[in-house]
Amino acid sequence: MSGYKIVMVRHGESEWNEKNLFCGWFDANLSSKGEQEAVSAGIALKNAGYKFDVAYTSVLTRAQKTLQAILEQIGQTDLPVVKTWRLNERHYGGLTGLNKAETAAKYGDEQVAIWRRSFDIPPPPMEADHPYYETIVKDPRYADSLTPEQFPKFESLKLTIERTLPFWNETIVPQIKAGKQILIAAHGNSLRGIVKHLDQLSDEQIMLLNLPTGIPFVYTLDENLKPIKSLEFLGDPETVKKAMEAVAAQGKAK
Ligand SMILES: O=C(O)[C@H](O)COP(=O)(O)O
Repeated sequence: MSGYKIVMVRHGESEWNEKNLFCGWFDANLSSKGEQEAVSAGIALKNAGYKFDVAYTSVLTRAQKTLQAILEQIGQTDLPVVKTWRLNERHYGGLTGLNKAETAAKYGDEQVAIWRRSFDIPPPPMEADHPYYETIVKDPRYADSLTPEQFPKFESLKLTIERTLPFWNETIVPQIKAGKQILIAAHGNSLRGIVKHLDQLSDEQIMLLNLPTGIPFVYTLDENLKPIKSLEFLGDPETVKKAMEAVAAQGKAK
């Protein structure tokens, strides 16, 4: 068999990416650049001849709008879409809303790199007095899936993977094995978790991965869902490399 192909894409640049703020579960919109990135992602997928049977996305606007822009470009606005908090960005806890470069200036580049890219070291918790606590915890989109006790106050990548993988294994994998063409529009860290799982990356290796906004990438999996080809971006390699480096640099003091 030639393998199962699955397409994944991190949302286009959000307004909080543009301001270089830790975003996590805050429901930031796409910036105008991010809207254009989403359209470009759709054009790239259309030009590569992709059509899908089902799409999966998070409950956050930036991922859903990216998906919709892609579906408009490929002429599949009627595609079944499954939305789940399990594909949300990692919850950045008490860092939510802080500027990443300013946080690096205050706590050091190394500490911010640990908070952003380590495997099992979480950011500080989001307490009830946090400016964005009410907005996030009281969001009705979580009412039927997360009790207040289950609601995360922070997530490391490890904790993010622990809530993303059940969805991957129980919902997405059966569809892949049924031969469905799948598109996932999600977030930098929920996708890093899936990549870590698929490529069996070590905790150290995954620290080095930064996913660019709005550039789709393809996995080709064998019958055991082991990657035949990994992280094939639909973009010019130099552009992808520069975009990854830009994501990494967001966490450095100016
Ligand atoms: O949630 C955020 O701040 C970004 O979307 C992802 O942030 P990171 O690249 O700093 O993990």
